[in-house]
Amino acid sequence: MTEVIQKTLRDSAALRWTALLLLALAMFCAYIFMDILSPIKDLMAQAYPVGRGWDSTAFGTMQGSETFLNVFVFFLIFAGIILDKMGVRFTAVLSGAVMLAGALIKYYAISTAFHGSGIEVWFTNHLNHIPVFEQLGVSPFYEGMPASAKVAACGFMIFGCGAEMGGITVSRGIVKWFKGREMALAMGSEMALARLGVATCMIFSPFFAKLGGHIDVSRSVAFGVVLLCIALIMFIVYFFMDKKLDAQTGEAEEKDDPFKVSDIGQILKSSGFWLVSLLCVLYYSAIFPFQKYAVNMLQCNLTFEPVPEGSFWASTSVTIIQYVIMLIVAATAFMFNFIKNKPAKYATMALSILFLVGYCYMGYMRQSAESIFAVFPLLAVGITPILGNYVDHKGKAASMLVLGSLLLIACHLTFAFILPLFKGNDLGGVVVAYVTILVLGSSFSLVPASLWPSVPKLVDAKIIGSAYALIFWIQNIGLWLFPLLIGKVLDATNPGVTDPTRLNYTAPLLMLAGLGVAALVIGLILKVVDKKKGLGLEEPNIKA
Ligand SMILES: NCCCC[C@H](N)C(=O)NCC(=O)O
Repeated sequence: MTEVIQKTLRDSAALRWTALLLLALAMFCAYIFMDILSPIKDLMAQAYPVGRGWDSTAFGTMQGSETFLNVFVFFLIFAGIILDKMGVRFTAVLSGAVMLAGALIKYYAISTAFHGSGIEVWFTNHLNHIPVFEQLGVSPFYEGMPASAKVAACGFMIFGCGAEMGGITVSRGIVKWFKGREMALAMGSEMALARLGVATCMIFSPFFAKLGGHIDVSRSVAFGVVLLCIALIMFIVYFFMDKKLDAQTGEAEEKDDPFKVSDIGQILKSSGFWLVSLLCVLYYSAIFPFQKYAVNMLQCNLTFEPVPEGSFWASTSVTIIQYVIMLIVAATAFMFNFIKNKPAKYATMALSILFLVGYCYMGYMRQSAESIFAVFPLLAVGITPILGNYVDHKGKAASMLVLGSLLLIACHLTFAFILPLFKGNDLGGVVVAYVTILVLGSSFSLVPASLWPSVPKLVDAKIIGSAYALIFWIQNIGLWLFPLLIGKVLDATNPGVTDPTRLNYTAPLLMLAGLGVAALVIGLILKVVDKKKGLGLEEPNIKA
């Protein structure tokens, strides 16, 4: 008798990688929107009609608002419950719709239609104090915050709910399609595309704001909104693939690891969990909030010669060429991970480095802070999967967390004290900036590659979903607080500075280096606890 083996969509490599591509492209678009205003802080500071008159405090409060509802209304926890109850495909489409709704509000706030409207007048006079939050000692707005920043913050809060919900949903979707197959590779690829999203944002947000020689900051946000429409379409297409898969397998959606409040007590008893969560919030608070100010920090610490209008380096086509080169760097660095043949592997690496040098040269010639900072996530695209593989086979996760924190401290101190010494030295400053950004990029590969795979070693497998939700919640506190603090510290340490490209960034950078020192201390304690309690953090994930 011949046995008929029923093949499902996920048994086909092409189809399961298509499912991944849909999810990863949606997150690529989400990561672009997360930082859409970050590279144009200087423009946002200028008065209307060029900018919207946002000082550093307004900018930081708006940037931090992304995680406000996740933290203070516990939306992240609700998102976990929605995911458990409604499944991956429903939550994916919901997260896409929520992100788009929030993005449209943010677009309206920045658009010219908002300026002078009744809504602007209302927001100028209201919402300075929200009693329920003030009782908690926090507030999403403050007296005197520009109305456009308040409304943009409302939209960004809604977007942030969708983005974090999308993040956890995509991870669960990858598990659904790749369990027992190339799961780590799939997760690494999704993360790599997200990092490329940040680099894309750094290049194209200022490009659209300045397109045609006429500055319009709302064009950058419009670009992000269009991408979020594409993200929603990706999630909808995924919805139908996922539905077909369930019809084939006859399964209801997998609902393992549902979040339960009763899990919290068990998780919080683990000292290892606390140390990893603390390290996570400290480390990520020195990275993602920094990302929101980094372009402006470079504008303030480097001397950029204006590139003459009409020259090749000022043209639109050079932006496109530079972006294509970036894509080649990312693709070759990523491919390096999968090539087994040694000569081909090293040839790919050499090609990647060659194109990276070409990219850096163009960034220098264009005298553009945004294209200099865009190399930051590029290293992570290539290195994170290599390091993930190292942790899988050799271990040393705790040591990598310590090394990542050390590099973080060194980089923020270099930005604070060494980079300003090169002010006026055009080439020297750019070289120091590139090297420091690349080292920071490798730190940003070390920590995620070792931190996230360590969590399953600290808590029971059946409460792992709740543990990740809790870590994200703790991390979001830092991602809310630090953009805001950087803005406040900048305003406090730069009284009377009206030119947004002449701010002194020493104090905020010292604060970020301080976060690195705290992360380093926690990392060292983690190493001791790991040894004492045998948590296995230095052990490989895959035992031969
Ligand atoms: N602007 C928010 C960034 C997303 C944070 C997210 N919770 C996260 O940790 N993602 C993992 C990563 O390494 O990007």
